[in-house]
This record gives sequence, C-alpha cells and structure tokens, in this order.
Amino acid sequence: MTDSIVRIQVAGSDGHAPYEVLIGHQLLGELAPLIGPKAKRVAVIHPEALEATGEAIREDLVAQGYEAIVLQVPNAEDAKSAEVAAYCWSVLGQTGFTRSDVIVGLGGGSTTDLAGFVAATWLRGVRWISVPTTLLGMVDAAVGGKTGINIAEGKNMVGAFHPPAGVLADLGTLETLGKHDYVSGLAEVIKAGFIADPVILDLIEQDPEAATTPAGPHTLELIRRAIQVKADVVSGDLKESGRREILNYGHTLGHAIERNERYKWRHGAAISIGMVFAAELGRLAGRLDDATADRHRTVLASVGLPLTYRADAWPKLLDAMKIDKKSRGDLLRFIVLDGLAKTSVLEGPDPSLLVAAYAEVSG
Ligand SMILES: NC(=O)c1ccc[n+]([C@@H]2O[C@H](COP(=O)([O-])OP(=O)(O)OC[C@H]3O[C@@H](n4cnc5c(N)ncnc54)[C@H](O)[C@@H]3O)[C@@H](O)[C@H]2O)c1
Ligand SMILES: O=C(O)C(=O)C[C@@H](O)[C@H](O)[C@H](O)COP(=O)(O)O
Ligand SMILES: [Zn+2]
Repeated sequence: MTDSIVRIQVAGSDGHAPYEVLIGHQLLGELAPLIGPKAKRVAVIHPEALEATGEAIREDLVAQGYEAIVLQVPNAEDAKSAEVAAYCWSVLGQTGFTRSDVIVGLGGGSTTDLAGFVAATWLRGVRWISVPTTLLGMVDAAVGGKTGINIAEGKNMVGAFHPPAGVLADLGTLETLGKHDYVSGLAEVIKAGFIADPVILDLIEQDPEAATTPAGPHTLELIRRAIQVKADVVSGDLKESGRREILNYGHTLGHAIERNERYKWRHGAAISIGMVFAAELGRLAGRLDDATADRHRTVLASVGLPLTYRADAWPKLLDAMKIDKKSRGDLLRFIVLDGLAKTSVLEGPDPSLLVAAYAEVSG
C-alpha cells in the first residue's frame, strides 16, 4: 500500500538552502532525486544494526548509476567519536570522494549526527541527506543541521551547523526499533509538547501505552507535530543565536548525565530526567505553576521514561554543566518554562536553587 507523503518545509538561512522533511512509507524512491544528477559517488553511513538496509540502499543506488559504497559504523553513541569520523574521512579519501558527491546518513540520531559531521568537514562541506530510522531521529536529530561528535569532556562538543539537503522519515523503519529506543524518542516528542505544542501532551496522555509503539493511533500526528515544532524553530535561527535555545530544554542536566554515564545511556532517558530538573528549577524560581511542573513527572513516567538520578553525582554533573553550549563565561544558563509552551532563559541561578532542584530529582 502506498499512502500519501507529509511534507514539512525548513527554511534556508545563513547561505544554506531550504529543504523538506518527508514523512511516509516506502520513501526509498525519493532518495535519488535528492542526491541529484551531479553526484557520481554516494556514501551510505549506517550503524551495524542496519547492515541489511544499508546494503539494500547501496544496491538500489548502483542500479541507478551511482558509484555507491557503505560505511558501517558502531551502533549508538559509539559512532559519535573522533576515531569513527577519522575512519570515514579515510574511506572517502580512498574512494576519491569529491565536492559534488553525496553522503547519506541512515540510522538514529547518533548516526545522522556523525554522518552530518563527516559531510560538514569533508572538503569543508559536501551535500548530505538524512534518513532517520528512530523516533528520536525523525522528530529531532535529523532536522535542523546540528551535527557533531562527543568527547570525554562533553556531549556534542565538536561539531558544525550543516543542514541536510533533505530528510526522509520512513515510518516503516520504526518497526524493527526496540521498545527502549522508541520510548527514548518520546522524550524529545514530549519536549516539543512542553515547549511549543501542548496538543502533543494531550495525545500521549489519552493512551500512554499506545504512544510507546509505532502501531499507536497517533504515531503520525505525534511525529508530524514534533517535526513541525523543530522545523519552525530552526527555520528562524539555524545557528542558535536566540530562539533555537528552547530546543535545549532539559539538555543542560541531560547532557551532563550522558557524560557521567560515558555515553552508554540513551539520550532520551537522560533528557527525561533533565526536563524534570528544568521543571523543578522553573517551579522553585517562582516561574512555573505546580500543575505544569507535576505534569512533567506524570507524562514522562506514563511512557516509562526515568525521572530520577543518583544524589552523589551532583558535583560531577555541576562540573559538566559548566561547559554546556548555552553557558557564557562563568554564567550557567537554563531553558525553563514560565508556563505551558512559554519558554524563557534562567541565567546564573543561585547555586542553592540548583541544589534544591536537584534534590527533587535525586529523591
Ligand atoms: N542533531 C540534533 O539536533 C539532535 C537532536 C536530538 C538528538 N540528537 C542526538 O541523537 C542521538 C540519539 O539518537 P537515537 O535516540 O536515535 O539513538 P541512536 O542513534 O543511538 O540509536 C539507538 C540504537 O538503535 C539502533 N537503530 C537505529 N535505527 C534502528 C532501526 N530502525 N531498527 C533497529 N535498530 C535501530 C542503533 O543502531 C542503535 O543501536 C544522541 O547522540 C543525541 O545527542 C541530535
Ligand atoms: O536542535 C537543537 O538545537 C537542539 O538542541 C535539539 C536537541 O534535542 C539535541 O539533543 C541537540 O543535539 C543538542 O544540541 P547541543 O547544542 O546542546 O549539543
Ligand atoms: Zn536532544
């Protein structure tokens, strides 16, 4: 069965062209038109888990006349390293990859962040296409052009703004995704609900169990709404000079937890705890009402996302938060809510406020 394709526009800015996010089924046929006739070579970067899909795409591209290769990289965050990026650069060099050639990032957010970064850095920037295969990748990572890798000192510390030429969110790919990974993606969907589109929260609250599988009745609408939030925000502020910071809701503590876990946790799980922390900060700062703060816990817990983290980790987390990208000099900055879908920035909060908010998260 072929159903219709939903198209969401992302505006161009800073010299980057506009592009579309396509949501639907069986989108492979959309890939070649995006690659275009100028490319001779295509490199499909995919994680170990998607070896068969990567190979199928390579064969399809070869049949269409491209010199297509696959680059298999480790699963999950292990792909987001300088070593893996260097491996990709070597293969591109050996293949004679030129500025008119194209990279395809096939996988979850870890793979598309890496593939986009390789595309941003190879020959100072080549065209790339994002083919997200996780919920989180579709609703967040594949859209917006933030690319990068992790280092021991911090999450996504090395990267570039390099938007894709297009995003193909093929819902069929979600069928092989494990439940834990699907639920992790719901953290970013819920984030989009709190910062901009509360209908997302209503839809999940109607039947949280159904929301935890791609077979749920609202899957397409949840994905479409979350992508729309992301597209609207990044369309106006690609390089995060202002409004784009709202997409970092929950990420200041979340990224610190990921670093503390040496990038073995799923991003969405850490961001879930980070959002509870941000909600408590908002509440304790006298900005956020109790009902909206409490709603964070209920909706996140209802889909099985974590709410708490170890109390003894606080000194290390605080250290990690100091090099968050929103920090300016010694000033810590957090995205908080003044109400549902009313974001604001909390700058340089009193240390006692941070400790009190963390006490709520660490039980
Ligand atoms: N660039 C951005 O704007 C942005 C936004 C949000 C998150 N991110 C990044 O995204 C990353 C998290 O991405 P994620 O949650 O998609 O996880 P992930 O990419 O780490 O993938 C999780 C696991 O699922 C496997 N997998 C992927 N697709 C599959 C499929 N269809 N079937 C079976 N297995 C599959 C992967 O191989 C991996 O083992 C983090 O590094 C985060 O920092 C980036
Ligand atoms: O697109 C953005 O901007 C975001 O902040 C989206 C986040 O969900 C995402 O995790 C992003 O990679 C975080 O970026 P960082 O700049 O804090 O590393
Ligand atoms: Zn995120």
